[in-house]
Amino acid sequence: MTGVPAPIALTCGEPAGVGPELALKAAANLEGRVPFFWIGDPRHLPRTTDIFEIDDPAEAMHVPTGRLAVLRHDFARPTQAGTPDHANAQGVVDVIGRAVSLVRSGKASAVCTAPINKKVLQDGAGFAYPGHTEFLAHLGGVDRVVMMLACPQLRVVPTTIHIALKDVPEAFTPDLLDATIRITAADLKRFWGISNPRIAIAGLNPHAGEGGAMGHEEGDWMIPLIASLKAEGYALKGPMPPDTMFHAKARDGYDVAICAYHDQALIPIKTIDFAGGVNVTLGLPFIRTSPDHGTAFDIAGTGVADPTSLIAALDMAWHMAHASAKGPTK
Ligand SMILES: NC(=O)c1ccc[n+]([C@@H]2O[C@H](COP(=O)([O-])OP(=O)(O)OC[C@H]3O[C@@H](n4cnc5c(N)ncnc54)[C@H](O)[C@@H]3O)[C@@H](O)[C@H]2O)c1
Ligand SMILES: N[C@H](C(=O)O)[C@H](O)COP(=O)(O)O
Repeated sequence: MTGVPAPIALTCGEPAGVGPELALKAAANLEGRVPFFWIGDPRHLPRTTDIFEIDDPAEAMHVPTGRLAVLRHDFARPTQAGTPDHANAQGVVDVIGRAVSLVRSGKASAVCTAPINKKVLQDGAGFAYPGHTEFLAHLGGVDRVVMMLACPQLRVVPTTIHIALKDVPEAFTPDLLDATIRITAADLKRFWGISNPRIAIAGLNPHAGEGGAMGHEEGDWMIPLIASLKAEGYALKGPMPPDTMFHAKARDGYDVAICAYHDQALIPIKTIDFAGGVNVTLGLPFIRTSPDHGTAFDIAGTGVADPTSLIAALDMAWHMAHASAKGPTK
């Protein structure tokens, strides 16, 4: 059928985490509504799994309802839920690379990444990136990308991501915030049809600096930068006091909140909707989403992991693939 995007490539993520069991739950729940295939080692799925092994991603468009389409990727070893094995670390990285190759070749319409454990990859495979986001920017050949977390009630962006809190003030620069605003606005228009997104900018400091009494970044450069971008036509407000910009009424006033650092952005969204949040990377030359949680070693293999975030990530990737296929918003 023309106009129907190619299936989504779902990476297996850390095989000792909740990724494999959640892939099965997502396939059963979606019942083919969102076509995807899982790239991984069948030995890492529960033994009783009745997999639908495919040789080509296109076969994932015709999977018997509820079954998981598997594009096999052999790993060094089987896995033990909750106990990562460094011998499998390179396989986790290779699967991400394979998924990106498939989406770049048009065989897949998007990449959805199951959770990885950064430390395991760094120790087991010399993984040189803080996480998927930076690795995918490298694979996509782009210098700057944006991490956005989204749920029905809120979209947030941390301008700085996986760095120590003590390093945030130095890393949080006018250039980085400028690029983050531009990338975020462009992709909200491209994928969600918001022609001029209302963007709330959180201050770095408590009370957005209290007029300089509690920090100087807002007065020194944030206020001038926001004024300059508003003059270009961006619909910006801020710098806002971070503690009063996430309650329900405040959220009605913007389409996305851009924050200074990881937890300033991720605490509110994971508090509002941990189960339904989605991590989406903006600014890539391909679509990428991910659940908003991690490998959850403490519950892996117990059967209690909630697939809602993975299902939401697959749904969002499918929405974005259709938006991309339709072409730019006028
Ligand atoms: N998308 C990703 O790849 C991603 C996202 C977040 C964290 N991580 C990585 O995962 C590892 C562990 O991170 P963490 O401990 O901060 O967060 P985590 O999300 O793995 O676990 C935090 C808590 O949430 C629970 N939880 C997580 N997912 C759940 C689910 N689907 N259903 C029910 N409960 C769930 C866990 O049991 C745990 O108690 C780290 O290496 C981190 O970097 C990866
Ligand atoms: N900060 C993300 C979250 O908490 O959801 C998570 O670490 C994933 O980051 P990557 O997608 O860069 O791996």
